[in-house]
Amino acid sequence: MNTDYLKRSPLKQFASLRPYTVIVEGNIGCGKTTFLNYFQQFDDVNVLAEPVNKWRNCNGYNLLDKMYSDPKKWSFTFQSYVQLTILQHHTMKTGHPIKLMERSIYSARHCFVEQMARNGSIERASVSVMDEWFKWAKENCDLSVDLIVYLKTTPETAYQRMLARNRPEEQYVPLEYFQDIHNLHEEWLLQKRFECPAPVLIIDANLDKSGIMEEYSKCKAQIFTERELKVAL
Ligand SMILES: Nc1ncnc2c1ncn2[C@@H]1O[C@H](COP(=O)(O)OP(=O)(O)O)[C@@H](O)[C@H]1O
Ligand SMILES: Nc1nc2c(ncn2[C@H]2C[C@H](O)[C@@H](COP(=O)(O)O)O2)c(=O)[nH]1
Repeated sequence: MNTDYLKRSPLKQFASLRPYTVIVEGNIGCGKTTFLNYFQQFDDVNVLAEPVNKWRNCNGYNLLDKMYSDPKKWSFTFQSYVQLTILQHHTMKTGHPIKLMERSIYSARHCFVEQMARNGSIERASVSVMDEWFKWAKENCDLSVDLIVYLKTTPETAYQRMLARNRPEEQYVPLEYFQDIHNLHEEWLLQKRFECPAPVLIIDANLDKSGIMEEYSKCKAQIFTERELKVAL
């Protein structure tokens, strides 16, 4: 097989193919945005940060604040908008060979909605409506994922970093919520109790900012290599 094309910059000439899609998952405050910022330096990567600002201003309504302030009243509304805005990222066209998304429609359902259902913040009837939207989206949109990067921390580490980041809407979020979200990530990504759409690469995100850079670099190398191998197939 002629492999001369691998000597050129193969990532650019295949931009028209579905991009090699990576979702970055983990607890609130675990370091996803920081991880994405590292990848901003690479031309071949289209970085899609979580649309938190849309959730904080949906036609003037701060749905994130409403959800945290009154979960029983606002969880369904909030998750409905999360599902729409994340689906927009999944289906967004890009000329880049690699798409790197912060979170996904999968973690929204299997971690956050599941936590709300288990603690009674959202009625199971409402969950079933969201599941019907999710099923339709999977049947009618390409929600393919090639790799899941799991930034694994302890709940306590994530909680402390959330406090340090000091986002107003999150000021009263308890540690117990972080423990719930952590456990659901473990159930999903390690125990495979829910649909897991791609292989999982675990990064020890408890490492501090200097120590974790080597992990970022190794992860970058793996993503770029796997993208080229996918194209070669
Ligand atoms: N490896 C790390 N060590 C220490 N602090 C970190 C690390 N990664 C991120 N932080 C800090 O923790 C806070 C949350 O990080 P962020 O990237 O916003 O997390 P996420 O996007 O997962 O919510 C920020 O203040 C950030 O500077
Ligand atoms: N209830 C939900 N909350 C969500 C979801 N996705 C993100 N979030 C919250 C968690 C944070 O307060 C904020 C941003 O998340 P970070 O992890 O980037 O800090 O939004 C969701 O699907 N449901």
